[in-house]
Amino acid sequence: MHNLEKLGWKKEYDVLEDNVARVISVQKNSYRISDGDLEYLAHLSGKFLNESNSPLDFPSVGDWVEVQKLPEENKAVIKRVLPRRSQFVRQAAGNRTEAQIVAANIDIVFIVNSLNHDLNLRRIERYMILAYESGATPIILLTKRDQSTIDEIEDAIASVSEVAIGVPIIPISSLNGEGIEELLGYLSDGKTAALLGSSGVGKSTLINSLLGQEVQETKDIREDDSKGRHTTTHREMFMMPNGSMLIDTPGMREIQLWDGGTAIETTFQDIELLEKDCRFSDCRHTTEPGCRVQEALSTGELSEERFQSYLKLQKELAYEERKQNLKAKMEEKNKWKKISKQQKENYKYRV
Ligand SMILES: Nc1nc2c(ncn2[C@@H]2O[C@H](COP(=O)(O)OP(=O)(O)OP(=O)(O)O)[C@@H](O)[C@H]2O)c(=O)[nH]1
Ligand SMILES: [Zn+2]
Repeated sequence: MHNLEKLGWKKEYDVLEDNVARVISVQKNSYRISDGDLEYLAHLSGKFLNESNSPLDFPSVGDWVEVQKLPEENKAVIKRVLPRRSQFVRQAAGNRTEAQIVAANIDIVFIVNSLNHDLNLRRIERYMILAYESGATPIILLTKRDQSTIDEIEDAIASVSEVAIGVPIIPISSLNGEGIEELLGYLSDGKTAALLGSSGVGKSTLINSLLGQEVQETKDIREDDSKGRHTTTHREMFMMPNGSMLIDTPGMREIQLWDGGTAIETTFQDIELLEKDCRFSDCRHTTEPGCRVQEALSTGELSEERFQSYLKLQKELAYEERKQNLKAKMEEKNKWKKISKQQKENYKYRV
């Protein structure tokens, strides 16, 4: 097996394999990359910096990059980011309309919930939209099954399956290993998986058990950067004994909805189906006659909570979209302002 394949390389790009590496962590002005054999400290090439004008152009964890390895030991220059199969986008801190890539090329998103806390179905819906939005496949994990009875586990699976339509649901225990075999079944041949879930549901414990060793302690290393300041750097991508990659980046836990039009349709496919049967194609599902959604709500076929959650997420996305449009408009306006100012200047010199 070529070393790159260990990192999930699928040979889908027209780049010499010797010049390919995967980003395993992003630091302030540098990147840690790996070619499956060695790790390198990498910087962006001048050409790259000149030609990139959006934060989305820059490498993130999980990206495949074309590099030039330097004769200097374990150093490299990143020349370009290879096309992404999937990407997790979030709004940059402080600038809510600026997008930023949190992780790329993720095949599977594990949505992690604990069986011994109240299952938050609304949060599962939100995470499902995020997963679909990114282009990855969601899988639901119900952790700490060693602390639950069979009845509790079955009840939980039943209620989760109503909101996670067609999504695998796996009850697991990181303590006694139950369900881990089934989980690994989804992670064959160099797949890359990421974890989404609230604090305390057992993500770190699961990672440790999947990696078969304690990695948490080695996660946070303080390093001096060139300016003598301390920056906390940490590993964000781990290779499992079976060759799959696991991404656990803090950024994953803060992502908001961004652009989930079709993701919402997939997540709420039951409601989308009902809507098709409303008498009016522009039905708003309030007081219209022949509203299939209202009918399903009255018979209990569709729960009021799920419908409200659907409306709320739709509203949130519409708000994001308006904001992004407004930003685009402002930028356009500023561009024209500049151009017309320039024209006035030109005119001044002509007379
Ligand atoms: N009984 C049982 N306890 C578990 C299991 N997995 C995790 N725990 C416990 O749950 C607590 C929280 O687990 P963590 O792995 O730290 O949770 P986390 O999701 O990583 O939390 P953050 O790091 O805050 O995001 C710890 O006390 C774990 O020992 C499990 O499968 N069974
Ligand atoms: Zn309707």
